[in-house]
Amino acid sequence: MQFLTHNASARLPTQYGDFDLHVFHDNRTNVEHIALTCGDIMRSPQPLVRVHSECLTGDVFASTRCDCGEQLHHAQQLIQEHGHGLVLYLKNHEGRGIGLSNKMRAYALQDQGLDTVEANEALGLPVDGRSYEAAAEMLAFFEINTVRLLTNNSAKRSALETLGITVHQQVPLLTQPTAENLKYLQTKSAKLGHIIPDLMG
Ligand SMILES: Nc1nc2c(ncn2[C@@H]2O[C@H](COP(=O)(O)OP(=O)(O)OP(=O)(O)O)[C@@H](O)[C@H]2O)c(=O)[nH]1
Ligand SMILES: [Zn+2]
Repeated sequence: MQFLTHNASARLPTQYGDFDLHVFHDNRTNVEHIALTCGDIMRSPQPLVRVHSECLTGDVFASTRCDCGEQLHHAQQLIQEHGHGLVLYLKNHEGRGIGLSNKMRAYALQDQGLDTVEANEALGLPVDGRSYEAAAEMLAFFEINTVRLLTNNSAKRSALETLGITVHQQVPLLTQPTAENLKYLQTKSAKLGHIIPDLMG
């Protein structure tokens, strides 16, 4: 691996079933990324893979402003049902790459009427500053080249393909819209190329 070092692994039983948690240190950014694996992934021809961007508010605090926490847990559930797969949890992706402080600044602007894209732009920040090299490197560590990708985001699929990953299938990861996150989901569908059938005009 070019930039990642595999640091440690251990069994992680969860509400959804048993995973193994692998910690990788990113030498460029000094953060630790996580691969949560289920089953014999190296023998699975097209494992189900969730490449998940860290969202402290949604993943940890059950925020209803976004659908991240629900997507993460649904992905864990689907992977367990499937019998093998991985969640790659990218720790430098908070706020689509702008970090937690800037995401909170963007939330404050959204409370004044801006949408999720306009808020980043008003702050002079990229709408989506994420890169997926760490995900590609973790897949390479497990000798995985072809995946079934759990995402609604076609740009995420293209980014992984550019890094040499074959996306055999894009598997939707839909959640039920709520009053709090409806505008956020609509903006992703209208402006960010997310495929969310119920919200497409
Ligand atoms: N800048 C910004 N980031 C947000 C906002 N809401 C959620 N995020 C971040 O967005 C990231 C998730 O990206 P999304 O656009 O929701 O979804 P995605 O990962 O591109 O697509 P899926 O694979 O379909 O989930 C996480 O890192 C969140 O912290 C917001 O309003 N503004
Ligand atoms: Zn979120």
